[in-house]
Order: sequence, then structure tokens, then C-alpha cells
Amino acid sequence: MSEENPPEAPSEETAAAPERTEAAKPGPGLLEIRDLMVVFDGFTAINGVDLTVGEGELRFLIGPNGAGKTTLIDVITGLTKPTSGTVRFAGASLAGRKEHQIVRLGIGRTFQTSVVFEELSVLENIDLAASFRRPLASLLRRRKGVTDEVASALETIGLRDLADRPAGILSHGQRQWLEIGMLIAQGPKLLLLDEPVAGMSKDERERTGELLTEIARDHTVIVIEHDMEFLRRYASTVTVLHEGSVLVEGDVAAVQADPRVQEVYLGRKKEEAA
Ligand SMILES: Nc1ncnc2c1ncn2[C@@H]1O[C@H](COP(=O)(O)OP(=O)(O)OP(=O)(O)O)[C@@H](O)[C@H]1O
Repeated sequence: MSEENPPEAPSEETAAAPERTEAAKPGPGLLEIRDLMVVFDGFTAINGVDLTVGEGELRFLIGPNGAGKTTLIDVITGLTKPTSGTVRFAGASLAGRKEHQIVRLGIGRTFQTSVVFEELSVLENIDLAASFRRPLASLLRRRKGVTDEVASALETIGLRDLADRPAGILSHGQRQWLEIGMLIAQGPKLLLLDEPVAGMSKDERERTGELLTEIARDHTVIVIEHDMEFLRRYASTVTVLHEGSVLVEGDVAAVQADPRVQEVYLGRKKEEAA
């Protein structure tokens, strides 16, 4: 992977524009992955993935267990180093960047395990997450009140009434929303969400779908999700991974109707379906 890009986050202007050499190509994505390979001790987890996600997209990533979804997210966020291939974000190569540098570039993710501090209030959790991007000097100064990004994140996730309650009292769904709020407060351009509706009630799923739709108005969002009903309701473009490669990509209806998807993802082999 090339190292021609500056080590620090690009400015707003350069972040919005594709890199010079690629500017001539039509419709470059905010995230561009090319010919990505990840090999773990001889096992190929990602096998030649090309993926382009445009600004403002709400993209769903699906695939059976072991398809490589989490590995792909791990590569984008710098947790896993690719064996070969390129990942570019807002025109900048992510090669060789550390996880915290990638967060500062504007990529945030949720994990399957919770990162919420139960004893801190909902507001304090968001404030703490937001402080990640603040300069140290401003952290050392005692701040009064709530910053705009924290207030806005709290409003977006709909937990304003619980702002001063400890996060430990939240329901499973509310906790997931808090984690999303903590991400938004960091001001990312791209959010990567790993199974955000897992374990949620029907009402919570619905609220999460609305929340993701709202967030996608001013962010790009990639969601790993298994729940087909949720996909049918909220997905526009779906990318299906299988055995480390992109099997199919398209709108939700086309993906669902694709016999290859039915075979590998839904587990409905043709003979069983007959
Ligand atoms: N650090 C690792 N070392 C070795 N193999 C790994 C490692 N991480 C992932 N794998 C393997 O790579 C493959 C892809 O795993 P990954 O977790 O990305 O799949 P997934 O699509 O997210 O699956 P799931 O839906 O079950 O979470 C799996 O076979 C997994 O066992």
C-alpha cells in the first residue's frame, strides 16, 4: 500500500475532495477499497474485495457467518492490517495509520461489546466520547455547560430526558443508542455499526431504523446486519459478502431475489426451496 498521503487528517477542503490522481474518475466514493486481501496464517479472510461507498449512503453489509464482514470493518478502522490492496477515505490512503489516527480522520465504529461507563450519566458518557477530539488544553480547563456537539448527539438519539441518569439503568436498546450518540459526538464522516439491532425489541428496532435514516442525512453509514426484515425496511444498497469476496451488490429487492444470495446467505439451496 502506498504512503504518499500526509500523516495528519486532511483539512475540510481536502477531505471533501478526491485525491488529485483519482479526481478524473467519475463519482469517487468517500470510502474506496480496492483489491483487498487479508490472510491470517494462511487462511484468506478477505479475498479481493472492491467496495465503494458514497457520501451520505446508508449501506448494509450482510453475509453468512465467517464471510469477512467484521474483518473488513477491522481493516477500515486500522485494527487489522491488510495483506494487500488499498483503502482510501476522503481521498487519503489509510495504509499505516493507527486506529486513533483513523478516528481523527473521521471514521467511527461501534463494537459488539459495550463501551459505555455504567456509573457515568448518559450525558457524561457522550461528553467523554466527544472529548476525544478536543485538544488537551481544553480538556484540562473545567468546562461549563454542554457543548453543541454533545447536545446535538443527545437530541438525535432521543435520550435527552435521561441525560442525567446513570447509563447503567438504560435498557438494551437505549444503551445501543447511547453508543451511537457517543460516536456522533466525535463528529465522524463515516460510521461503521456492527449489528446495531441485535437483541432489540420490535419497537427498539423501528426506532433504530429511524435513527439510522436520520443520521445518514449528514453522515455516511455502513451497517453490518443479519436481520432481513430490518434490511427490507431501511436498506437502500446492500453488499453481500461470501467467503471473503463481494458476492452481490445492489438494492435490497434485487439482492433478495438473487439466487446466489438465497443459496449462500439465506441458506435456501435450490433443491430445498423446490
Ligand atoms: N485474527 C484472526 N485470526 C485467524 N482467523 C481469523 C481472525 N479473525 C477472523 N478470522 C477468520 O476470518 C473469517 C472471517 O471472519 P469475520 O469475523 O470477519 O466474519 P463475519 O462475516 O464478521 O462473521 P460473523 O457474522 O460470524 O461475525 C472467519 O473464518 C474467521 O474465523
